[in-house]
Amino acid sequence: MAKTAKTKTPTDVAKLTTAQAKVEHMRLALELEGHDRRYYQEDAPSISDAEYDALRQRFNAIEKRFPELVTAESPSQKIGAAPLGRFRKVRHAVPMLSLDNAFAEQDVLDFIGRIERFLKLSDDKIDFSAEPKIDGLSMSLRYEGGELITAATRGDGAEGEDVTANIRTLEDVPQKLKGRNVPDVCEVRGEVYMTKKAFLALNERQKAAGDTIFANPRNSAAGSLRQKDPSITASRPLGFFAYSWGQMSAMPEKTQTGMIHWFERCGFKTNPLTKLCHSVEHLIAFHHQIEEQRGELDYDIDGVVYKIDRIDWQERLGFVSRTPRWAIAHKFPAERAMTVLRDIEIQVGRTGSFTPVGKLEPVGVGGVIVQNVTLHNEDYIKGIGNKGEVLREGRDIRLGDTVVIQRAGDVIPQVVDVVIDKRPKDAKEFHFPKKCPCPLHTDVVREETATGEEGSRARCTGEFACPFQKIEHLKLFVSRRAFDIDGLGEKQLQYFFDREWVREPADIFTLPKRNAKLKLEEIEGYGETSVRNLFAAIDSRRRISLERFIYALGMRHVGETTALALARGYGSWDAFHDACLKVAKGDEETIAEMDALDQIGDTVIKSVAAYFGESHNRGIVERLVKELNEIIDAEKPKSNSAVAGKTVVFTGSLEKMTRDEAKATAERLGAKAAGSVSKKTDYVVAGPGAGSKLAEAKKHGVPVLTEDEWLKLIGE
Ligand SMILES: NC(=O)c1ccc[n+]([C@@H]2O[C@H](COP(=O)([O-])OP(=O)(O)OC[C@H]3O[C@@H](n4cnc5c(N)ncnc54)[C@H](O)[C@@H]3O)[C@@H](O)[C@H]2O)c1
Ligand SMILES: [Zn+2]
Repeated sequence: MAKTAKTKTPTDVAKLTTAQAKVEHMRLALELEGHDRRYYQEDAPSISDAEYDALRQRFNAIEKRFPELVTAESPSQKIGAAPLGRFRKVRHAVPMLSLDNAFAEQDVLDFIGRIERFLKLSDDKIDFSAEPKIDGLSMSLRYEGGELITAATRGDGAEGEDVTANIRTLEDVPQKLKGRNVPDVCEVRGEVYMTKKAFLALNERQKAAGDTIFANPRNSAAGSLRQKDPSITASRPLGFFAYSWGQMSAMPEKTQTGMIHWFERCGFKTNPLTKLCHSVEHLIAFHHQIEEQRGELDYDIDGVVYKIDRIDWQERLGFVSRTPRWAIAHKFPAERAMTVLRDIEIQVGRTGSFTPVGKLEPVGVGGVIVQNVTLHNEDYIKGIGNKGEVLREGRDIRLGDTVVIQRAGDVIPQVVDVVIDKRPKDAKEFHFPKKCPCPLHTDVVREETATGEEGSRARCTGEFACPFQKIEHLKLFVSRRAFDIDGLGEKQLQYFFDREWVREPADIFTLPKRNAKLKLEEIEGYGETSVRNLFAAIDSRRRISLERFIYALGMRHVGETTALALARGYGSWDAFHDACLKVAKGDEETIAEMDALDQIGDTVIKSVAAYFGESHNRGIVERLVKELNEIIDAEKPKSNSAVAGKTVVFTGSLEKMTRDEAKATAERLGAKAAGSVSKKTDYVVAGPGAGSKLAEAKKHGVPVLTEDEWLKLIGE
């Protein structure tokens, strides 16, 4: 077979041009956004954590070199995902953050170096609290007058879900804090987890009852906690370790480890392996020791966390967008096992892209039974273009091969090596299908990458004619982040689709009209009330925000972030629709306008053009719009600080704060702190010793402020 693949190793970030960086940044943002949604909201990730971490590392490296690409919508600025509608929302008094990751020892050294510079320390000794990183879900417990009043999940860090009733069923969570002189308001934070044993037992029961099988203890803990019925949570053995805090009306202790002991005195369990460390060597030794113990522990951990012990230093260090500066997670390498690959199946996604899934002889990896692996794409199976980043270099994968699989606390593990010695004589090469498995047997082409090159993924060209793509598109259409139609889940949708009652989005809105004939209430498991509720839910969505609407159209490369950027860029549906039609006709001026929008580039424009260039799609959109009452105009982002939305560059030495602190403050107020001056810069804040940036500012006519003038401007 001709080997046309040209998958290259990615260019070194240090060598990217600004234009290349922009394109790749956008592509990675879209990709990460999708993974975050699948991981945090749907509990169904499609790649391994290790792969995800690699994508994120590259993304961060690009933003570090090209700070002008950072926007408020960037995945680097976000935590988890917004809560779903199922529970009441709780706004966290103090945001719940994520953690920065270290993979190599050098990352740990860099972390400590940054802290020393930030705090301007010379010989002061830094103590650390070293703690296992429990693979569960974080929880914030609010006590007032010593009584538990609310329990909330992390959500997107700012708002979580109210799971108080469920949390009350956990033995490890005291209803009332022990001890005298408990501060009036205490938010105790920590990790809810399920033991490996409980997880395996639960899955046995689920299997026997024909219920959902959980992929790992983390998922099963999350699933068990987010139950509508607290008695189900009560029947699931969940544990809780306290390790952190949110709002506190008074601080009972001065150090992290002191707080941990205080939590114990209040009646909490804390992790017994937590240790006070005095040096880097100490931290690394702790990492090795815990990694060795990992397999014997009764719960899953995916690394260790190092935290500055002194709380006054933690406060000075503060945080950078989504992670504290005073803590880091030092991750463990992934877990591996060997098994036989029996078969390969092709899954067709919403955009028609094919994902080959390897069917394995079931094998246990780190307490989880694995039967499926992602094989990514055609080239991966053929061992082409892979420089050994994931799959060992020079290996192709055949049916019957013994493979080494790896999982990193995730759902879909991957093949990292093939044991050639064990390859049977009759091992068969896998021939990637040339036709889609759909009844239309449409042709398959190789998908284009964001840079317009031929990619390694195959795609069915049937678009909406391909039933796989149609149903996947409809699923996206009704999903939480799109039209979010209550009572119309994937199961119901499939049912309607199979009967041809719903073949395109507009059909959903005509269901009520057609029901005299369809008689949905006669379907088993439906009944009059649920049909009435469904129709009410459908009617309530005849008014929809522009960004949701754009996202729901399901254009390729237009995820939520891009949809929002488009919505904000055009303001109204009419303006956007008009632009799309012109873009599809190749109108240069409109294309240039779209290109000038924040976060929008070539890939999106091509995709918009392809979508609206297709009369079939225009018809779908037209029929859908007819069924709606209003597409709500998008709002421009607003904030009340004078510097919100402004770009500022700090240069020279500042006297009242370090430059990092200054940048952090600016970002907190909604400004963008950039590294270099351009005509887009709004202010340059210059201290003594400012050099070329001052000259640049003069050249572009950018106002130059002193440190004091800046402080006055931001009202400090
Ligand atoms: N596979 C995918 O598609 C996918 C998608 C998104 C995220 N992920 C994975 O999720 C992780 C990122 O998620 P994240 O943003 O929640 O960050 P994180 O899980 O890496 O770290 C933050 C969390 O660690 C937990 N934690 C456990 N023990 C702790 C301790 N002793 N002290 C402090 N915190 C402790 C807390 O719950 C905290 O919220 C990564 O491992 C990533 O690979 C995977
Ligand atoms: Zn098809």
